[in-house]
Amino acid sequence: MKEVKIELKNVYKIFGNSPKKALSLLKKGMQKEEIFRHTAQSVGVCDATFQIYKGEIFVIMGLSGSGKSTLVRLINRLIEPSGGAILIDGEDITTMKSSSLREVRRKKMSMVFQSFALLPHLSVLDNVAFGLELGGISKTERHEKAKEALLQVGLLDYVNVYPDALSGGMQQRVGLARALANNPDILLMDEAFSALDPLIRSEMQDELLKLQSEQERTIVFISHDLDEAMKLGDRIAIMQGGEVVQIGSSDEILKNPANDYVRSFFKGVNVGGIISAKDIASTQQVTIIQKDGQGTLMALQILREHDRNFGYIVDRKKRFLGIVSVDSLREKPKRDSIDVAFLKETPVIEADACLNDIVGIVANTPYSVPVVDENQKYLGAISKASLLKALDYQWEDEHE
Ligand SMILES: Nc1ncnc2c1ncn2[C@@H]1O[C@H](COP(=O)(O)OP(=O)(O)OP(=O)(O)O)[C@@H](O)[C@H]1O
Repeated sequence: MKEVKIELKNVYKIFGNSPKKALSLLKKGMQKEEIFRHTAQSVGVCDATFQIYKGEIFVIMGLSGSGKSTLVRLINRLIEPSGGAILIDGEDITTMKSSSLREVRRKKMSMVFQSFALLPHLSVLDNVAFGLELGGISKTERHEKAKEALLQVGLLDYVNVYPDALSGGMQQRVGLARALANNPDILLMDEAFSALDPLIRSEMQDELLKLQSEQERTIVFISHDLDEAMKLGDRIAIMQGGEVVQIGSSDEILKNPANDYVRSFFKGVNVGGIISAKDIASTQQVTIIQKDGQGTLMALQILREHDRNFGYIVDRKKRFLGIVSVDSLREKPKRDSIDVAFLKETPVIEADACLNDIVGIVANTPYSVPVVDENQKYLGAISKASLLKALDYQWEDEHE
């Protein structure tokens, strides 16, 4: 069982001076645009309910204005929710008094922003130690902790340097070190790497993954970049118009996008290496169970009834035995049992084979190719049409 670190229950955020009115209209089903026209209140987050597990990197994606920043700022109550509960380690922070909230923020959470938000008149060391200073920690201790954090991001040699002497990538490392200095359980990262050029950005992503492998934190990471989301995210939440419309691993979302908006995010992704044969195996083919006394005539009759030219023969345990065709059955009529493998060279595809690996097999086989699991159990078959459909994303992209 995964341990829940952060939990949101029916969380809403309405911006404006009369959120209650807007909230009641929203709960009655009125559209956000209409609510804005009627009340001038704008819906930032609408009915967010989900859990984030301890130790995972949870990426939030969505178009500009979909509510990502608002959602993340609700998690540390930088923004006050208009309704709902936000639990950190099972404690509802929406009902906490400010001293307890401050304690939770100081001990458990840190935030990294897109704009590095460093103080120009402070050295790298003092920038990193700044939050600890606000927390009333002694100079010796905070410098010690700041140095530990700078060591983690590879900037220990820069303690006395001032921010303007650093490149963008280094400044964001300082931002990250500042967030790491109080050793938080939870890191909230709002487009933290978006301002960096692609190479540095990729380096920072690797750095974050390395840090995460050394010390498991719970990371909530906003991104509008699919590659980044897929590289970093254990799970991805997709936001649309203030709502969380889908949560899952990138594979899960790719295989089963909740709507066209979600699909559009993943358009262009090469699914060939992600989706496996079992995901697209269809059970539309006619399967004939080999039984004593059920011979070629019976098989012919079954195929005729289904108006099919091929049948997939399985035993009573659904293990795949071979394929028969109407033609081959006609050649050897009136047998008491079906001779399997009438067709020579019947390839089978293993359940976990990825699409890129099976394209050649399916393309060169005149019938749907059977998919079997490790016990040879028949799971269905893949036709050229279903393979093309599954490869649609890639195909669309190439033809744009
Ligand atoms: N302080 C505010 N006052 C009024 N409306 C706001 C405020 N902050 C955000 N909003 C509205 O809430 C909605 C969500 O905004 P939010 O900034 O959370 O989106 P986002 O997905 O983070 O966008 P971006 O990717 O551009 O940062 C938007 O419609 C926005 O206009």
